[in-house]
Amino acid sequence: MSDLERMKELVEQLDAAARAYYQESKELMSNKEYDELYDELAAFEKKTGTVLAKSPTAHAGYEVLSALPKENHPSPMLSLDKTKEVSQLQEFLKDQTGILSWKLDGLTIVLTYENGTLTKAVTRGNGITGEVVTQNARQFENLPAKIPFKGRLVLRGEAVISYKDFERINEENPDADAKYKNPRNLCAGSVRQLNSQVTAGRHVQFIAFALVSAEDMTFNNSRRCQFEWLAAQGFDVVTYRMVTSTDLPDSVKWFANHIESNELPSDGLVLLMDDIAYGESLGNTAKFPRNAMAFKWKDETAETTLREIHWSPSRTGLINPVAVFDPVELEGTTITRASVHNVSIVESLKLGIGDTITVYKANMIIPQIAENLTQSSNLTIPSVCPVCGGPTKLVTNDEVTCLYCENPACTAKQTKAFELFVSRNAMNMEGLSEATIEKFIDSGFIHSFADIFHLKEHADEICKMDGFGEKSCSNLIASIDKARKVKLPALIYALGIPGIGVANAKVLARAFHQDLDKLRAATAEELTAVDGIGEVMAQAVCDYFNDSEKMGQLDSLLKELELVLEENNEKQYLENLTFVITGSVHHFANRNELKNYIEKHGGKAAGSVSAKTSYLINNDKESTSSKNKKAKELGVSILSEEDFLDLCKKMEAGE
Ligand SMILES: NC(=O)c1ccc[n+]([C@@H]2O[C@H](COP(=O)([O-])OP(=O)(O)OC[C@H]3O[C@@H](n4cnc5c(N)ncnc54)[C@H](O)[C@@H]3O)[C@@H](O)[C@H]2O)c1
Ligand SMILES: [Zn+2]
Repeated sequence: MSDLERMKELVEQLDAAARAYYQESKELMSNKEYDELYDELAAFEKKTGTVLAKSPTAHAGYEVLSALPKENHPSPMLSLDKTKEVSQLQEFLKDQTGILSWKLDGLTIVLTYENGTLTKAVTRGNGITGEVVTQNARQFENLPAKIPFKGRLVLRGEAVISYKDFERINEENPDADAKYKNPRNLCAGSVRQLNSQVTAGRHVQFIAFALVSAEDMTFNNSRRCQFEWLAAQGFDVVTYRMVTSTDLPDSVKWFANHIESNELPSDGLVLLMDDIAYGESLGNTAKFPRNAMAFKWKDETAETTLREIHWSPSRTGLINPVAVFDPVELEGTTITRASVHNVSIVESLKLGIGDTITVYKANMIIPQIAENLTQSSNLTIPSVCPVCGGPTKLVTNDEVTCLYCENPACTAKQTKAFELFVSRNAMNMEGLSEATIEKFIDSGFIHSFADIFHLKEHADEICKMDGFGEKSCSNLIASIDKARKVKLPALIYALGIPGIGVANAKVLARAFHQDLDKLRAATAEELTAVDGIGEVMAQAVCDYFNDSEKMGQLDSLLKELELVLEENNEKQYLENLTFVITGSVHHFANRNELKNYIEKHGGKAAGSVSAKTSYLINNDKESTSSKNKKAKELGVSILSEEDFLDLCKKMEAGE
């Protein structure tokens, strides 16, 4: 193959991967593989002096495709030049003072604050154009709602999800594991959302790493001063250390030693010049700013032998492949297992028992297979479920093939279903671990959710079980009784409908006005009309509520429960007011958000203008729409969003 042919091949592969990565938050290859192919391409470009038009070395990111509103960045948001050598960092820093920080692995966001409050949040997108996600950013867990500085402030940072929250979310929704392989994917999926309630359920954090501008402030020409000032304003600033080229190696080591204990995912380090003016005087290349450089860890890889693929079934029937190999030592820990995520990856790696594979820890944390050196492809995908022996089925969705157990009575599904049912965000019962649930299933105490509420009938036997005594048994029964009072979102989540996690359960409860019967009767069309509920989820909800066996069980369960309405602590200052909304909105993410806001504060949102309408909300007051005409006929005032917000302020203040 000629150099040029290989270059074309590399550009094709990298381009397809980048498109999937940036547009769909999906990975066609690992970052390690991407970076290796990228380096190979860059070397050819240097050798031949040719750069093909579509080459990823010539442009950053990818055109953004989503239903979110777009906005151009005032100046392009560039990538960072990368190295794996500490010596290159030293050369870059020369005699300057630098700031070394984690390179956080999430989604980059630019925030604007005006008059002390957040007015805009935009994603990096392709560096030129980003997506406006202001409403979603308001849901970031640690974002200050008000800051003391009243001038215009623009800052950049990374939206991230901690490893702990990532694992919890994957446990709650096992299908997500096949979809979101790492916190970065999940975070991108959570922030690039039309429905900000989904973002709210995902515990996204914002970590600041750059101050772009702050009206009339100079910060002694020091990035460090900017960081300290941002922290004083209430932002969480990325963990950093001041460095000179002499102590750089020690600081790099310090970060290496703290990877294990770092709760936030990172994919390397960033070295930034402290001297602002000097850094800016260095300028930019087409792709990189010259005042900073990224450092990537050399992934330590080790060779080992694949002994087994452990097929691990989950609540939804998804069976996850996990590679089990001879123990190897990597970055100080011994590893023996790595998730292979799905059948497509098993196949693309051509895995077979006895194969020699290389493994590494992605970002020094998550064990992964890098390469299969022997590629014997001798694996058979199990035709029966390893837990219940029922038939399995391969399902392909979005080019990803997964294995499922089809048996509705699978014990794995049952145990996991009960586990979810009793978990904290669902029915919140204490004392029912996975092992206990298994024992109760084996003893024939529980077949359906309702049976849990009759466990006290077996109290005598439970007291005698291993690990139980009188006290723990009565505690268990008390905690079960306490759980009878439940809010609708928690109940919906507890049912374990595929794809319906905590956040989506809330979305559904709210969309159907906290009325379970309405939700049960909803058609797929009505469900997809709910913001944030896609076709797949809508179908899953419909299938669930149309399953007569499941409905029989749900009815028995409801006899044990008392549904309590969700408390609303918001002031009900819009009580007795009815609004109709028409036309596009810009302050709220969409009309539905505005509707939710009205309802949360006690108001009503109606579909058409009538004598009962208090106000029509339309930013275009001169519009000749039928609603505007009707409002004018009936003497109903027309408010812009700003007028509406002013009204809210006045009502809240009791004016
Ligand atoms: N797996 C795939 O298919 C695939 C495809 C495309 C890209 N990628 C990955 O993406 C990388 C390239 O990504 P990129 O060009 O979007 O970004 P980059 O790797 O060049 O990272 C630069 C960005 O990191 C962010 N950042 C995080 N923490 C920071 C800190 N403390 N200080 C300053 N900036 C910080 C900033 O937004 C900055 O713009 C590749 O190396 C590859 O690993 C993977
Ligand atoms: Zn099974």
